[in-house]
Amino acid sequence: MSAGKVVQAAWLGALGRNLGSMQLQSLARGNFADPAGRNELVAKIRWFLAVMIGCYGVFAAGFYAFSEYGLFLTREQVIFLLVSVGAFLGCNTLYHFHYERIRNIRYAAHLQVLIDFLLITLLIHFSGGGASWFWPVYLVATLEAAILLDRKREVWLLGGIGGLMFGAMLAGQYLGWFCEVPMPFVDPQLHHDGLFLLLIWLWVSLLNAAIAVIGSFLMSVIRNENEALRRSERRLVNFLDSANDLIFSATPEGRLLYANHSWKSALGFDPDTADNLNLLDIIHPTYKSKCQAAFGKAAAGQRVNVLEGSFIACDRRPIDVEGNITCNPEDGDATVIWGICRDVTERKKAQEQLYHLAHHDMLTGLPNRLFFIDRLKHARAMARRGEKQVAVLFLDLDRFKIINDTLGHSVGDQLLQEAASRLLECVREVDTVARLGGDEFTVALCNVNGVEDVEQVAQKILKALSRPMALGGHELFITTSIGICLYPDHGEEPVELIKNADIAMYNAKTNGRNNYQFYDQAMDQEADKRLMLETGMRKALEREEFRIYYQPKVDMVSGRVTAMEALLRWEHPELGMLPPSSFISLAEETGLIFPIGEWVLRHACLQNRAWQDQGLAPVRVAVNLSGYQLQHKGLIATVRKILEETGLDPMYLELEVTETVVMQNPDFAVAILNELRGLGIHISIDDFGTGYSSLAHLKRFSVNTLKIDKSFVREVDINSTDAAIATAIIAMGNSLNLKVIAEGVENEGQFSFLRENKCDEMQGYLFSKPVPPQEAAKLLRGEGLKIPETALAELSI
Ligand SMILES: Nc1nc2c(ncn2[C@@H]2O[C@H](COP(=O)(O)O[C@H]3[C@@H](O)[C@H](n4cnc5c(=O)[nH]c(N)nc54)O[C@@H]3COP(=O)(O)O)[C@@H](O)[C@H]2O)c(=O)[nH]1
Repeated sequence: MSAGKVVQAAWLGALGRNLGSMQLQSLARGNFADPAGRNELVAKIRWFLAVMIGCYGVFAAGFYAFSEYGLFLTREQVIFLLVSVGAFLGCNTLYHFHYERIRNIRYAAHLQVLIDFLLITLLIHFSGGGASWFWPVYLVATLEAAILLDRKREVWLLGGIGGLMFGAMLAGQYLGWFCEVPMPFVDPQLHHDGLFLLLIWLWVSLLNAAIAVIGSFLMSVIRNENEALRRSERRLVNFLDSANDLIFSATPEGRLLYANHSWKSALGFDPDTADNLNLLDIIHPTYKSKCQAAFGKAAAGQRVNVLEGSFIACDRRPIDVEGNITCNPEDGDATVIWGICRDVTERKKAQEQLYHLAHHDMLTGLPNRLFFIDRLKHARAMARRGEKQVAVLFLDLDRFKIINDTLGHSVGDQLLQEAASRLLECVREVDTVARLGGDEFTVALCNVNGVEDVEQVAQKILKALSRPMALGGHELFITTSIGICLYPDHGEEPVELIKNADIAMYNAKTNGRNNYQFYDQAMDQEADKRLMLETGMRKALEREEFRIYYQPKVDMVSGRVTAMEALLRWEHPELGMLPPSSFISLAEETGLIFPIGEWVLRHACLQNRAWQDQGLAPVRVAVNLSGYQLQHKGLIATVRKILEETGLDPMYLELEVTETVVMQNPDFAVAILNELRGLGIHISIDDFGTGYSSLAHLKRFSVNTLKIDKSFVREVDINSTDAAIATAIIAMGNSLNLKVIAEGVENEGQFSFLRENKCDEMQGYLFSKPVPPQEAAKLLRGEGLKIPETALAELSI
């Protein structure tokens, strides 16, 4: 190949490459609606033109090289051509690398068109001047001006400059300013034919002017339409951005294409800045496969309604959503799916809270009855499968009502919370602790192997709850009564199991509280009986069914009766004479203890007054006070009123309060007992030894007597532990200057032991059983009081 052909081929190839690179760079810069888009279009046109010219150049150079004409470029022409091509390449390279800066230069587009005109003029010059076939390329450059420039006048001006450049080139050729390009197919005479050159110039200039006018007009129409379209798009985007719903579009594979403002602000991602953001990467793993399937379904043209899912936000927060996925086939782009969803995180939270509230106790956070039943069903199913048992424990805090009423609900609430957390400490994770309401708790123990397992937990609970609690500035002691029943032995259905455990719990209450009892069918009758008692007790006062029996307390030095303990009985029309153990706790539960207690106090005082009026030796009458009565606000006023009404001297009234009740809230008890002592009333601490009294506490109580509980007296003469306890209490009483009385003395062995150990007083069947008032009067007269023969001689009766 000759040197001329090589240069020709290189020129055409370089032109194509550069226009191609411009076209690629423009392609990456948006659409026709903005300047970058227009540049893109222009680049496309140039590319197309360059290819056309390149192809033509290659063919022409090839054909001519092998024709009779041979090479047609001189050395100077080649140099001139190379310099022009170099300038063109330089311009395009500059444009390629500095597009962003160039586009901000005010007249960059004008310059671009002018350079193009210049290059076209050169192309025409080197391809035959006035006879060249390339003059239509001017029209393309004018069209380029119409595309790139917004103002019509500027387009016209540039079109005119194009025409002038063509004219200048023709004039230069005519006048011989440039070296001639001897094109083989062009008659050299034409370059000097003024008329021909004038006509061709007129033709090209007018056509160029027409293209400038029509092109600028058409482009302004297109631009306006484009602007309108863009405005409408902006409105749509604004509308989508103003929506509270999360709107997005993505490919069926999940690549995010668009997201509205709500989506971006909820999730913290921006698809415009985060490249290749894939929805499937930010969908919660739980919902991933479901959403993937939904995308596929939507891409297949099916609408996916009410799809639930959860995104993971930029800051790893889960965002729960609910919405529709759709793919609009009408837009001809079936590969884009659209999602419109609502952020339901708050709603879900509220629902969860609602569920929690419906299934949990607000105060302790423990499951409530509804949830407990559910858990019990679950435990039952597990037990069935593993051939195990389920234990239901029903707990009722002993005398909780007293604390709640006396120290206020805030302390009561704290106590329940503390009890709840202690209960949780006693069971395993699979077990359930629930609060049914008030001071009632239930526990479901799963996979129980036998009674021993349950007993262990019950003991653990009794121990945990009996630990002192420091609440609201008070040191409180609480105990609990537990009823237990087992699945499947004691029932099938959860409700039945709870009911039976409740029945067993009542049994534990009547068995002295602070213990546990297993359900037994016989307890059902007791439950029925309790219901009967409860209904009957409300009318018993009106019907005067209550009786008071009296039991003497005997002084060990004088052998005389020092006091008569008033012990309540209920003469039930159907059940006969009932002991207090069968109805006192029920009276406490129902609140009937207050009118009944007041009735006992009044009648005991009246009776004592009557005995004194009969001329009998004055003794104290000892009345038992329930914990509820002790902590009742009106107690002092009631006692005062009754003493006034009956005319009994306070020194002949003794009030017995059990140690457990006193120790439950020692601070409160100290205040009340001191006030009662202040009235001149004798105070005894009943059942002493069972309630964890300490010397420190005892010193603060202004009491007169400690009454050793009969459980220590029963075997005091044969059991070394009981003997040690009894003697310790006697020693403690002596050191505190308190009288000590032993109750439940039934035989001479007990009597002798207690007398030898200097117990001040005694009470028990050995001397007399509790008797009706008439018989008690006889005892006061010294008739029927049984004093052991061995002691008679020593006693100063
Ligand atoms: N709040 C009120 N509580 C009351 C009232 N009346 C009684 N009670 C409480 O009931 C408890 C049981 O009383 P009761 O069934 O009458 O039993 C008393 C005696 O019968 C019994 N006792 C007496 N001596 C012996 C004996 O030698 N052996 C034996 N096994 N039992 C005996 O002890 C009970 C008296 O105990 P205490 O009160 O501790 O002295 C009774 O404990 C009261 O708490 C009431 O009006 N209100």
